Amino acid sequence: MAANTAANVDVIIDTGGREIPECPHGPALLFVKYDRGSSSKFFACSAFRDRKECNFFQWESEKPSEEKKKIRQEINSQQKPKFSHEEAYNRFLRFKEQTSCNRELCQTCGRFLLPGELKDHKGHKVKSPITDEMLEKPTKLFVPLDNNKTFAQYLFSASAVDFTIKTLEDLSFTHIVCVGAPRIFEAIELKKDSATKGLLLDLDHRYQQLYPTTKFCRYNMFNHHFFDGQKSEDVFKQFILEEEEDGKRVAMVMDPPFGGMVDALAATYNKISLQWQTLSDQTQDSNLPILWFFPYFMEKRIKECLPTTHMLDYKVDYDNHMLFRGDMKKQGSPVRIFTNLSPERVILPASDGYWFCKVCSRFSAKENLHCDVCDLCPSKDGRTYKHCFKCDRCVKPSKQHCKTCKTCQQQDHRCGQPMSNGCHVCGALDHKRRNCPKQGSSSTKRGAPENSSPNRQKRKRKK
Ligand SMILES: C[S@@+](CC[C@H](N)C(=O)[O-])C[C@H]1O[C@@H](n2cnc3c(N)ncnc32)[C@H](O)[C@@H]1O
Ligand SMILES: [Zn+2]
Ligand SMILES: [Zn+2]
Ligand SMILES: [Zn+2]
Ligand SMILES: [Zn+2]
Ligand SMILES: [Zn+2]
Ligand SMILES: [Zn+2]
Repeated sequence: MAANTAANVDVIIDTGGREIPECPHGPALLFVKYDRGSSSKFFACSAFRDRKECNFFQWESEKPSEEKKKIRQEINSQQKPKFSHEEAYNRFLRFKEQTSCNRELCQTCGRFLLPGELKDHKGHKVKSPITDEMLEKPTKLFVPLDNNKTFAQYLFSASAVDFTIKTLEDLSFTHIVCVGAPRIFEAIELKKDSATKGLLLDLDHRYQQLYPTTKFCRYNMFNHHFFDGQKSEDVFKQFILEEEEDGKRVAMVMDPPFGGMVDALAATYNKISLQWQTLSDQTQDSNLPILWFFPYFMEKRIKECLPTTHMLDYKVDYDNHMLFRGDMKKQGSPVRIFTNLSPERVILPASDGYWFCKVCSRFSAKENLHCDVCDLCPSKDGRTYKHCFKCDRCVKPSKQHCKTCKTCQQQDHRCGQPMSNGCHVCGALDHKRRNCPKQGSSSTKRGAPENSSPNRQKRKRKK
């Protein structure tokens, strides 16, 4: 069951101090599932969406016996990668001693092979020779796990990498925490003349081979879990610690798989930001600068969780992205950058048509024309919106004002149809479950209603 991505499932962040069971991927998340007016709560794996990969499940009310707990602990320790980080890295150092013609990478296992190991990989896809240059770009060398729901490895195009690196450099950041962003980390590593440093946090253990423990931590971004425990946490803390006199400036870049787990990701960011604040003696209201890559249609959810973020107009291009098909492609990538940096400071490339809107004090996309009535550049999805004087706002060009519904609607809509299937808790049509007055101690703690038309739900496909 892909519990954590279904439309009728929420994550409960505030677990009220109860004991959190652990699966091999760290502390489980508490979920609530709504079904025809009733709800049930359960713990499940935070990282793996496919039960075949992690089948951990426990009802919230369940009290597992000591025996069951023991069995679980055994399962947890059995599921570790075959090699520890140190072992994997030491093997890699030996691997590098071979000439490129003698180097073999099993792409099926994602493992660099040492002499004599090839025989154990019969029928696997093995790549050879492996040059030093190839080893500098592991995101090109490894097969991207892009048909895997958990990893959802969609890699930035060269232009998206260049833009991100340039932005971070222009804003004088020197230390970049790359969460699920191996290509950004790789680009930083490749810039040997630059003072910028990176730390990669990612679930993919293949990187343990190439990067030492000081540069890569195997990490779960949905529960802020370091697989190597305190050792990794210390590396991380050292990395984010800013000291006034040494000119170090930290920022975080995060490109998660995009299921519906915004709450969990925001909770992780808040933990990291708080750690940075405390360790670096920042003032209480300062937040760690972040660039969070996510689809534009999640804007409301992100802003509910992190109210100080802005969505930039920059369309983030990927090399291997599912959503770049058909109609979506015409409008460019649906992925944007959410940031707590002041938008006017993030210069979007004029060569791609971005322009500076003086009124909005930020860069807008070519097609995003400023509306004097709304007093903003309204487009979100890459199309030019038009102003509807009856609705008193700008709307998507595909919509038309419907006299019956008294709002702008898609041409093929059925008049009078509710915008959604109603609230999962009480069934009312005028609000979503997040705003249900009957929700009590709700799973999420925010205000504005979620704008989830059926179409919108359909679009919430996974990355
Ligand atoms: C959408 S891809 C982003 C890659 C990025 N665009 C790049 O080119 O560097 C998601 C990344 O997050 C990693 N990932 C997936 N689930 C994760 C988790 N629970 N915790 C940490 N990293 C995860 C994947 O291995 C992958 O590198
Ligand atoms: Zn798990
Ligand atoms: Zn193999
Ligand atoms: Zn504007
Ligand atoms: Zn308008
Ligand atoms: Zn209208
Ligand atoms: Zn109508």
